[in-house]
This record gives sequence, C-alpha cells and structure tokens, in this order.
Amino acid sequence: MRITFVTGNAGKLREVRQILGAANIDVVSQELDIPEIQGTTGEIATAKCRRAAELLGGPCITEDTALCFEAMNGLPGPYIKFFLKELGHDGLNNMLVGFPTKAAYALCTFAYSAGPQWEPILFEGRTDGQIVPARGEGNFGWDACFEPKGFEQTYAEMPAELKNQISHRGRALEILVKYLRTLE
Ligand SMILES: O=c1nc[nH]c2c1ncn2[C@H]1C[C@H](O)[C@@H](COP(=O)(O)OP(=O)(O)OP(=O)(O)O)O1
Ligand SMILES: [Mg+2]
Repeated sequence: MRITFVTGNAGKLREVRQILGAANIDVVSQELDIPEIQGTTGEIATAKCRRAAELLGGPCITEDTALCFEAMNGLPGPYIKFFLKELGHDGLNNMLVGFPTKAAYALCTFAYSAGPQWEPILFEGRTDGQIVPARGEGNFGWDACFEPKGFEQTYAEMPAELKNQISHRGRALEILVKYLRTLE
C-alpha cells in the first residue's frame, strides 16, 4: 500500500516513514503551499486535507500537531510552532515560571481523505508529559523540552523507536493503520 503525506516538515515525514514503513505502507511526500486555518488540530488537519486532496485530485493524509500546557488551558496548542520559533526552548520553559504545574500534552491529529469528493476522517493520538529545560539533540521542534510521563528522558533523548512507540504521532498512526487496513 502507498499513501501521500502532505507536509512541509522533515521531522514529521521521517517519523511517519518509520512508523508506516514498519506496517508496510509506503509514504510518498508532497509539499503543497496550503494556508493553515485557526482552530483545533482536528479542524486544521481537516481543512488542510480537504484542500490537499483537491490539489492532488486523489487520496492523501495531512497532520496537525499541538503542544498544550495544562496551566494555560491547552495553549499554545496548535500555535506552538510560532511560540517555538519566537521563544525557543528556554522561552517555552519561561512561559511556565510562576505557574503551579509544568504538565503538558502533545496532541497529533491526522486527517485522511479518500479524494476530492470525500470528507476527511480524523485519527488522534495524545501523550501526556511535562515541559522541562531542554535535554538531548534538539533537532526536531520541541522534542528536547518535552518529557513524556513515566519516562526520565525527553523525546529528544529517546531512540527513535521508543519515541515512535509512545508518541502522540505513533498513537494516532496506530489507529490510522487499522483504518487503512480495512480499505485493502
Ligand atoms: O513530534 C514532535 N516533536 C517535536 N516537535 C514537533 C513534533 N511534531 C510537530 N512538532 C513541531 C513542528 C511545528 O513547530 C509544530 C507543529 O506545527 P504544525 O503546523 O503541525 O507543523 P508544520 O507546519 O511544521 O508542518 P505541516 O506542513 O505538516 O503543517 O510542532
Ligand atoms: Mg503547519
């Protein structure tokens, strides 16, 4: 089986290739310039996927990721990309100075569209954890400052296989794979 993943993010693509590859699903990547709406990860991934399927004239998946701080009722959420860009890992930690909890969760929502005439379907994965001062190779987004619950390593300190097993993305893809199997 083969699926087109529309993203501009190399880190996402690497992980989706690893996880779907292990399930014998080939991932073709496509970068399309699609403006992102505001809303929940579900609404964002759906709008992205609808437009991508239109542009491609065929099936595809898209994904939106949020990093949600409990102390801030879920913010920055889907806006984490802009917070990370402007503030960096230190700034994300500083945002929580004075707040009673550093608890956070990573939320990943995939949208699958069977083609331009179909409504996208959503698959969501969540991993709870906390925001910590950056540790590990910080080469993918906020990996270095997210420590998943039950682990002493940040995402960035984990081997890829471990992150993929327990990550927001890994969990969302587990459900997506089950769905894709029903289409075979
Ligand atoms: O597992 C992850 N570990 C660390 N950082 C991550 C992860 N997954 C997404 N990220 C970052 C990328 C971006 O700064 C923001 C999500 O924003 P988001 O709009 O979903 O991603 P994007 O614009 O880079 O790619 P896309 O072209 O698929 O929309 O969090
Ligand atoms: Mg984006």
